[in-house]
Amino acid sequence: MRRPANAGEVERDIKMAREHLLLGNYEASKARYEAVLSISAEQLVAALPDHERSSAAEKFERVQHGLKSEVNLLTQILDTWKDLGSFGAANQGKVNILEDFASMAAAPQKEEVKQPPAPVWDGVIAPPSPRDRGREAKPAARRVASGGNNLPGWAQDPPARRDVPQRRSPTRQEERSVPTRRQPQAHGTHGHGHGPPDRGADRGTDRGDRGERGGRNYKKPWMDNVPKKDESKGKGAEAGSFLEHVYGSSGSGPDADLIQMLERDCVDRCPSVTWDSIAGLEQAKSLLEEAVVLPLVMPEYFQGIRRPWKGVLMFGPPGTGKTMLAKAVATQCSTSFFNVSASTMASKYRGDSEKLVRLLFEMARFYAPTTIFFDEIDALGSKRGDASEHEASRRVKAELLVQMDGVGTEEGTEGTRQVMVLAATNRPWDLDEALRRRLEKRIYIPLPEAEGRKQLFEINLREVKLGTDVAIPGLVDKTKGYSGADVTNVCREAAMMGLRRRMQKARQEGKSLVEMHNLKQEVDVPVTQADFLEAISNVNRSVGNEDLQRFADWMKEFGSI
Ligand SMILES: Nc1ncnc2c1ncn2[C@@H]1O[C@H](COP(=O)(O)OP(=O)(O)OP(=O)(O)O)[C@@H](O)[C@H]1O
Repeated sequence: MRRPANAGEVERDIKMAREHLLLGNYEASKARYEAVLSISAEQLVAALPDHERSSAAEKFERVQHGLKSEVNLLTQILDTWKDLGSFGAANQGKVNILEDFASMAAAPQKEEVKQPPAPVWDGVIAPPSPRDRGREAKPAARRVASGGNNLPGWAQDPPARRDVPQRRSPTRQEERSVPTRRQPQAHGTHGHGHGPPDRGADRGTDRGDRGERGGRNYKKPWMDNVPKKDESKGKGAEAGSFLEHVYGSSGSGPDADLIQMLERDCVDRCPSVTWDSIAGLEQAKSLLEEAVVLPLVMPEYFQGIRRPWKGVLMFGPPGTGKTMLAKAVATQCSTSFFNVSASTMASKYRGDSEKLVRLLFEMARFYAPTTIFFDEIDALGSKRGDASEHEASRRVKAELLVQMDGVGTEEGTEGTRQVMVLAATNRPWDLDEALRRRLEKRIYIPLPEAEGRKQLFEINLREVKLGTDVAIPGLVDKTKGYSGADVTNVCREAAMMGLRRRMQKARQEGKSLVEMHNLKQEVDVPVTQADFLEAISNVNRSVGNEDLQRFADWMKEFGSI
């Protein structure tokens, strides 16, 4: 955490520390407190005129003294949380009330599910936080309730995954690596491919409840109870998992750790982003629908000259909704969705990234139909040949290119495309040419226009009480040039103003932290136009004109419409 350098920054950090504390962000609060406590009074007053120094230093020391008691309180809260955490861990496996409750809540909906929600492999590298895991029951329920997607009427009822005809002929990669899982056969007959016997067919009577993908009781191995790395050691592979497919039930082999890492860390977040929750970007939405969603929904139409694109690139300034669009695509498609943070893959797993790329695509084929989303693709696929380029990243890039060649349309018996690559970047000009060629469709995701910003305000303020003086059109005008993320920040900042004002008053009244905590009801006051104007003056636009020109030029040269 950056140390405050002057009295103004000290004041702001203390304010933030207390706000975080009140909102329950204890770690963030502690970091702010510690930053203020870590500077000495001498450092802080060094820049002041001589005659002011000693009294200012004295004042600051008094403030620090007071802060220490707040930190003590905070530490007690944190310790209590830790104790609760270890209590939970110690009791895990005895009675898991939360899980029982979740399964009870999900039970009636399960009856209605004709097709299971898409497995989502999210954050290859950034596993979901406990909070994210907690939210997971929602998407499935929502999807069932809403019929599963927002597709145009004629495409409303996509075929169940098991009904989508599957490609049979193995790709070059499949031939040279692990075999692709053979698709389940109708009526339990055995298939005729080169791959291993279908796991459902093999189990005969077992097929009804586990073997057939999409069966009511089919349990996706990566959705529940994915074993933790250490726990899984020596326990063999989960039935029906990719690991079992590669190494059999023992689950042991040279790449078992990496596969387990992928299975465990990339798995269980279902994106629940609908087109409606994304403001503006109408053209991008329809291009994505045409390029990614429809080929998966109606593969028979997308053949020959209409073959789907090998890969689709979304490029544009940061914070314009590229990641949200990718998640909306996944929510719509009901395909397996692998969300890969390319930059983390390139840095965190440097030695293994090349192998990870290969395994990722092999898994994608195994769980096909699949969409792989590479966020920040430039981190994996920047221009080659640079003298500073690391040998390892050269190899990763080469592997990515080979694998992407393998995902092109295979004009097999059913001509079904099974794996779709979707990528996003803020730096399209850094992309390797060969990779750019493979990302055949290149969609510009621009800053929001006035209508988009209006929708952004509406979406962000849905649950916020607004004062009668709030005029959204005026705010839309004042946020020209702001990205979607900037507008969201403005709304967040404005929504916090009431709390800030109330806290300031409470501090002046000498209220204790506990008393302030009890003011929760009082801080939910309507947000006023003045709050918004102040928030806009606090949040600057994050994209400059120069960058915008660069995107426009690149779009002209390489973009698709
Ligand atoms: N069009 C939009 N509609 C609704 N929210 C948006 C939109 N664009 C941006 N946002 C807000 O900004 C946040 C960041 O968006 P997102 O991560 O999708 O942007 P991005 O283009 O992928 O950014 P980056 O390139 O930095 O990864 C979102 O969580 C959302 O709150």
